[in-house]
Amino acid sequence: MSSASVSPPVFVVPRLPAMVQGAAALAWLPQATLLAWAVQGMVAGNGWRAALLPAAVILVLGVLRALAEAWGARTMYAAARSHLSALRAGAIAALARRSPLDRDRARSGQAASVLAEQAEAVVPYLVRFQPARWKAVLAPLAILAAIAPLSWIAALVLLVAAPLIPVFMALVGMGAQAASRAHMVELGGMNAFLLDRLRGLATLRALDAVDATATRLGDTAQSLRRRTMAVLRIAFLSSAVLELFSALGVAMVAVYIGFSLLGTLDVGAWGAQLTLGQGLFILLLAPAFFEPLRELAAVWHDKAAGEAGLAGLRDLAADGVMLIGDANGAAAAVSATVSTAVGSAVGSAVGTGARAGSGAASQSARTAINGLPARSAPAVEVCALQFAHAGEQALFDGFSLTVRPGEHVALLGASGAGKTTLLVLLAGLLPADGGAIRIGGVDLAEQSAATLRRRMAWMGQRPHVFSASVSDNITLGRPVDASLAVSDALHLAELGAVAQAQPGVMLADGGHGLSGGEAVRLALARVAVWPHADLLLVDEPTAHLDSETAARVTDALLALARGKTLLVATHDPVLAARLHRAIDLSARTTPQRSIA
Ligand SMILES: Nc1ncnc2c1ncn2[C@@H]1O[C@H](COP(=O)(O)OP(=O)(O)OP(=O)(O)O)[C@@H](O)[C@H]1O
Repeated sequence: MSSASVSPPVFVVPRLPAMVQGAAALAWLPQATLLAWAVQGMVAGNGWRAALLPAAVILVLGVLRALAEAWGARTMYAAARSHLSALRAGAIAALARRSPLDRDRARSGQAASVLAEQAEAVVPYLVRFQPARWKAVLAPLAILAAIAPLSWIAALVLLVAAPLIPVFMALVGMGAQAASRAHMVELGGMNAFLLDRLRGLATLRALDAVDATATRLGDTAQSLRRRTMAVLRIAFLSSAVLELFSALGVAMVAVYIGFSLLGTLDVGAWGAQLTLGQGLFILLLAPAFFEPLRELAAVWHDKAAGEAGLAGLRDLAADGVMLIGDANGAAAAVSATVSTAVGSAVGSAVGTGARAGSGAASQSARTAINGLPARSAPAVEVCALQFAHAGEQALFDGFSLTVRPGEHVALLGASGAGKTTLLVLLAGLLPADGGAIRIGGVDLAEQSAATLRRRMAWMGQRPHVFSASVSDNITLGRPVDASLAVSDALHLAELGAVAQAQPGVMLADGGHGLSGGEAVRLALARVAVWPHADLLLVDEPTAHLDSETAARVTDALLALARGKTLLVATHDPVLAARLHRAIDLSARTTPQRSIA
């Protein structure tokens, strides 16, 4: 039931800008011709005035060359940026489509490292590599063609030196790409490790494991250092090879021209004697012959890093265990408080940045919600459900359940009985292996899941609190009617009198500043602020709370669930007793108790 994978967009190189940049390199040919001609003229006694016109043309050509290169670079940059944005959007959409229970999805720190940092290496690669390749093909050929009629020896020296450079670059490049990829994987791994350990710092400190973790971090940093040095070594090696061959090539041409002009050597010029102008012309062109190859070598490292960045983005965009239905619908509609990749994707909408751009999206979402016909709370029917986590025994094997519209049901059972998994399956956050789930008479399937999620609200076991204001933490960037709805929701969740939970108060990463009970009530406020949801899926809302706080959370939950269908996974007998019915999943049987 996983959604079809979307193939990543292909970068279409804007040919004209790449070719213009390549052709701009050829401007040096007429410039060198004019320069040599002017010097020859001055030596022949024509005076400095004869050099004025060539100097003016050289200047104009220089300006034209600079303009052409600037235009080409700007156009390539814009194309590369928009391509990277499309790749990033694809990778983020794929991450948002992954089930929160998919154990193989990228770790948060690693995903952040690839998306924010490693992906940036793609732009220099796309911007510089193609034009450099054009230049490396066009310019040396044109220069050879210009030099050969004057001196076949000079042309031969350049011709022999040139191919050695690409051969060595290719040899070095093979190692460079592998080293770059290994470096980026290590970097992503270290980011993931660091983020994870920072999140768990309190636990590490409480169990006196900070030193051990610091040692491990130190080892990881050393390993990253070694990989960085390996990449740098390869980069330096490739430039050294290139500089050596280009210096040798230019030096040999210079020695030949020098001896020819002195008259010591009179071979290699097709039986003629080289003039000063011709010698100077060849000398000016010799370094330009190697320049595009040097530029190509410089971007060779960009290529290795860029391709490694592209591979990282491709890995993120790869398929795994997917949510049922459309990703956008899922991300927009589930009023989730899960502390998972889905939570992070929803959470990325938290904060001022998202609010600034949310106008049009808010409007369309509001229209979609308002467009829904008024209806009563949905019934939930589960028929012959089959499900097993990957590589594990079947958790549900022909399980059936019917919840009436507006009914409040407690899901009980020992730890590991499958309460959370059942809620996850009902929300379509994980595809079932068999059987059917119907919500309000509609089959939960690829086509219907996004619409069905619009009427669901989910409250997970560990609601994630983002580093943002209380208000942003409640609205999560969804199109709710601002402060009135937020303060109503706070009131309903019994947070109205808590000083730390006022709309404008900033909350720290992970919810520091709120007590455990307050964080749970904040999660309830997230559900409350989205009144369109009439099926509430709630996972252990009173776990770890004292009896008084648990009673307040239960009151708030029941107030919120009035007239709505409610399924609560819980170990709390007091909460379960206040609902219409309780189902023990350990027994996997039909309703155990009815108090309606
Ligand atoms: N992402 C996952 N991948 C593989 N197995 C999982 C995954 N999540 C849960 N499980 C396994 O599925 C079984 C049911 O887990 P579930 O979280 O649904 O139980 P639960 O009844 O909600 O437990 P608790 O009361 O402790 O929250 C457990 O054995 C658990 O180890």
